[in-house]
Amino acid sequence: MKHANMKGALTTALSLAVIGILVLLLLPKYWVFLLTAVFIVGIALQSLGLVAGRTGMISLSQLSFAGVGAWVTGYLNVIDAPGGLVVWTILGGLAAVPVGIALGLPALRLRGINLAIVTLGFAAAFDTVLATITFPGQTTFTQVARPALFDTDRGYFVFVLLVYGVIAVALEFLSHSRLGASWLAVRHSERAAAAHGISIPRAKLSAFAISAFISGISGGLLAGYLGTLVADNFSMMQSLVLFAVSTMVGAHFALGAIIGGLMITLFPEILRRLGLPQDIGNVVFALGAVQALSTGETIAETWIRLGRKFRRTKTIERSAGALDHLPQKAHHASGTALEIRDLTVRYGSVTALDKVTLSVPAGKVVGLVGPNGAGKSTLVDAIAGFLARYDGSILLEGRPLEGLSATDRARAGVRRTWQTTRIAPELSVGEYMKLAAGGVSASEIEALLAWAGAPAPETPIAAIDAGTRRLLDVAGVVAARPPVILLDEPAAGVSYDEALKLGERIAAIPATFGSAVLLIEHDMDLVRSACSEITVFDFGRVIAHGAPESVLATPIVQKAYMGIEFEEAAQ
Ligand SMILES: Nc1ncnc2c1ncn2[C@@H]1O[C@H](COP(=O)(O)OP(=O)(O)OP(=O)(O)O)[C@@H](O)[C@H]1O
Repeated sequence: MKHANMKGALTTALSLAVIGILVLLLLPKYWVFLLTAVFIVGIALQSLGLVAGRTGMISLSQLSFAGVGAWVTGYLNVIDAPGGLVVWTILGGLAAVPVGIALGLPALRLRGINLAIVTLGFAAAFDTVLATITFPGQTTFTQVARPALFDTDRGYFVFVLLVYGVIAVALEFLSHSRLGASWLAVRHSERAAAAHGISIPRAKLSAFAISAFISGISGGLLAGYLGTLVADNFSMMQSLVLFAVSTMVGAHFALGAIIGGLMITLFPEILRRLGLPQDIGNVVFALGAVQALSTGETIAETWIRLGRKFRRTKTIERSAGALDHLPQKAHHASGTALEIRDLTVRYGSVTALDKVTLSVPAGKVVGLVGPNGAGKSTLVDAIAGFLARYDGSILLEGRPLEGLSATDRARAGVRRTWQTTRIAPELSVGEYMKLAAGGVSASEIEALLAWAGAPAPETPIAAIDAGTRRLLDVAGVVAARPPVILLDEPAAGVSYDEALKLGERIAAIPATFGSAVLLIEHDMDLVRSACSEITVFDFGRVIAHGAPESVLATPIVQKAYMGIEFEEAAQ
């Protein structure tokens, strides 16, 4: 995985170096000047790509952060602060961070249109403030000084390209880190991210903070580029245009950010030369955003997909990790790992669980079976902290879980899978494993994947089928080696042979990893092979409990679960 990061970073750096050399050698000064703006806008787009494209939050005030960075840069220039533009720009970026965090706070509760309104309101307010206080040096026409080494337009192009490269490479590394994976996981499913013990506030606020920092830097660079600035450079309208273009091009890809920068910079230039109104550009960007949203594919993704067509498609190979590299078995308390007492859950008039009492002993795999709608998934939701309220109590190794959020319960030692897989498809298998269990080494991840029959770490999730993703789900929760694992229909979509093997693997979880398992499953062969005891639910109540063969043979279970009448079962 480190290797993949390095490869991506090197590709980015080399591509930028080639672009830089070609631009400097082939293009006249005017075009070099214009292309400098492309990369400054590209940096602002990368910042928006992080918060919107990568983390799935709408930010319609991205250029307000750039405005903060530019204002601070301008002020440091006016007072002739030491360090020059490099230091001023970094300080400008840092000044934008608290603003980003302040704006990120509503994002902890708001989504979609509501978050859009809040950020748009902030952009409008910032517009007014900036117009009132004006930029430092605006009235006296004080030019922001460029670094001596990069003073000319060609020199400044190189400077901006270097900053663009540093940010693109840093984002490349960040996006492959656990933090980067948590952003994608949050975008894909906040509940699934919480089930891995990811702090949703931390993921969202860090995305806003880093994004504001990068946007602030783009503002500082713009100050050096234009010399003097006006509030209009960072208006609410400009932020909206940036959002539309980011949505259209896919600004969370380095390629998308450059395409977007080219569009925002060159389109007005082309329209100007054709004598057409500038507003046409905004209409085109809005239509492009609508097109990307309706097809679900941005321009960068289209290019990447077309590029893949020309490459040899790799066959998906199972991880070849050695099983003796599996992480060591965790030693949890003996006795009862999970205890549920008198659990009652109501959805309006529906009583999904009615005074359910059951326990999962340490070192055991307990099956939970029952017909559709019996309340099995509701039980998992209640244990893992995904229900707003329930009556009764749930104890993990004797400690009550009430009052703990889903993230806290995951961290305390309850890990779950979902009935339908919720793995972010943008991740690779290895990145998902790092997200699911921090602190496992590369060789342990390979071994865990081999144990589960899952593909090799570098395989993109998007390339693997739904059944294989279920195996990866199991590998992910097992990697954390918590006291309790809740598996919600792990064999759904898995082939019959693979389901049998999965049964053997699940049976081995307590001995291999030290976790007790509550297994929900409709596949009775799998249940028989994996569980030492089972509990049967019907209409939210426990109707039987005991060894699988004897419980499944009782008439009441056969009637409830398999629709066999008492009389037939008795014959
Ligand atoms: N969010 C909800 N709002 C209202 N009713 C719900 C909700 N979730 C579940 N229910 C109801 O609660 C009952 C239990 O549902 P649950 O999904 O827990 O059953 P299940 O045993 O997991 O079923 P399946 O095997 O089909 O997944 C059902 O009657 C279902 O319709």
